Amino acid sequence: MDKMIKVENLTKEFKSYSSRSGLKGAFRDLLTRNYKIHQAVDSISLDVKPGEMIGYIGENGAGKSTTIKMLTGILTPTSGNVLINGMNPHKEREKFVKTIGVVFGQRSQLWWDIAVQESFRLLKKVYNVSDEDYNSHMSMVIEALDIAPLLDKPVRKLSLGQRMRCELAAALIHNPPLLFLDEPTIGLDVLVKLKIREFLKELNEKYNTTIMLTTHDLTDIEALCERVVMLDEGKIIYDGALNQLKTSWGEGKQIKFHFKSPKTQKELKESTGSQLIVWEPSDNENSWTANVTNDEDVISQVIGDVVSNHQILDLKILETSTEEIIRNIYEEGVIHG
Ligand SMILES: Nc1ncnc2c1ncn2[C@@H]1O[C@H](COP(=O)(O)OP(=O)(O)OP(=O)(O)O)[C@@H](O)[C@H]1O
Repeated sequence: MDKMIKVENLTKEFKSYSSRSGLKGAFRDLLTRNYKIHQAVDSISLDVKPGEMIGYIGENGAGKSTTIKMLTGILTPTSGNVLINGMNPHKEREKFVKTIGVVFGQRSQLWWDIAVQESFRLLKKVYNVSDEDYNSHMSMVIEALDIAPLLDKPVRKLSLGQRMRCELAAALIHNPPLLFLDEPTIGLDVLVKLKIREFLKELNEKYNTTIMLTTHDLTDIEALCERVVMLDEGKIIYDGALNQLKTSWGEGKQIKFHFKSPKTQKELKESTGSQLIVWEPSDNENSWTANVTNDEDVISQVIGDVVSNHQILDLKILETSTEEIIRNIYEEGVIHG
């Protein structure tokens, strides 16, 4: 199988009703088709090879979870095709669920009141995993995630970091070749994050597990994913190497100006003219940062424009971090090639 995930023109529309009040109102809206169509995912196409680890990113509401839900068979697409390891999630259900592991960082798949190992035992039965397969695979998972001391505790007594490590182990009970992770490190401290990252790296490198990771933590993406797919208002606006994204958009510079007097964003924008510059306040209204590309000509032009229009006390030129680059893309909603 040369594609672990194959998606063609996938679309999900949700109806948003005009919310007349009460049950009667809602019923009338339904009958009179008084709703607007919202395209949460808008005709996306995507190929993921076995063993790839991709970061699926985008602003809140961009459509990431909706995509993951369609790829995992939780939601039915409005239109388009999904093949996971060659299977349609809705048609070959039983074989399909054994191919994927899923972790939703904001939802638990473990039973709240029973011991973690009881949850594991139930999932082992659901997936029909033999003792031999379970023992050989899960001993590595339990050790790598350091959860042996947690197995006899009920989930409700675990901290978030402890629970997330158990959730990840639970998603792997049937040793799936494909793992979907939707914000798996949300709210976790840095040590737990690092442990989970190390584990995912090992899983990917040693076992060739394909991983699709959705997160707002770009340090996770930088540490784990060479490829990123970026979604904006339901559409893919970038699919490629993270490094390429950084250089083509603006693994650029930040010019931090310290002015003699307070400035507004509007007057700075007017004095520099270029639409490609994102101006943002730094420490106070006398300090502003211009985010620009690596292009020497653009940098000298911006400095020239600023110095001839304003009195400055000093300036510093800094490298732009990935976080800033991606935030700028989110803010502008475009990719400059
Ligand atoms: N069940 C639903 N009914 C109606 N609209 C929905 C439903 N689920 C999601 N949406 C809408 O679809 C859009 C995409 O939501 P989605 O949860 O996929 O975004 P996201 O990128 O995962 O966001 P976040 O980063 O906040 O989790 C949003 O505008 C959301 O309001």
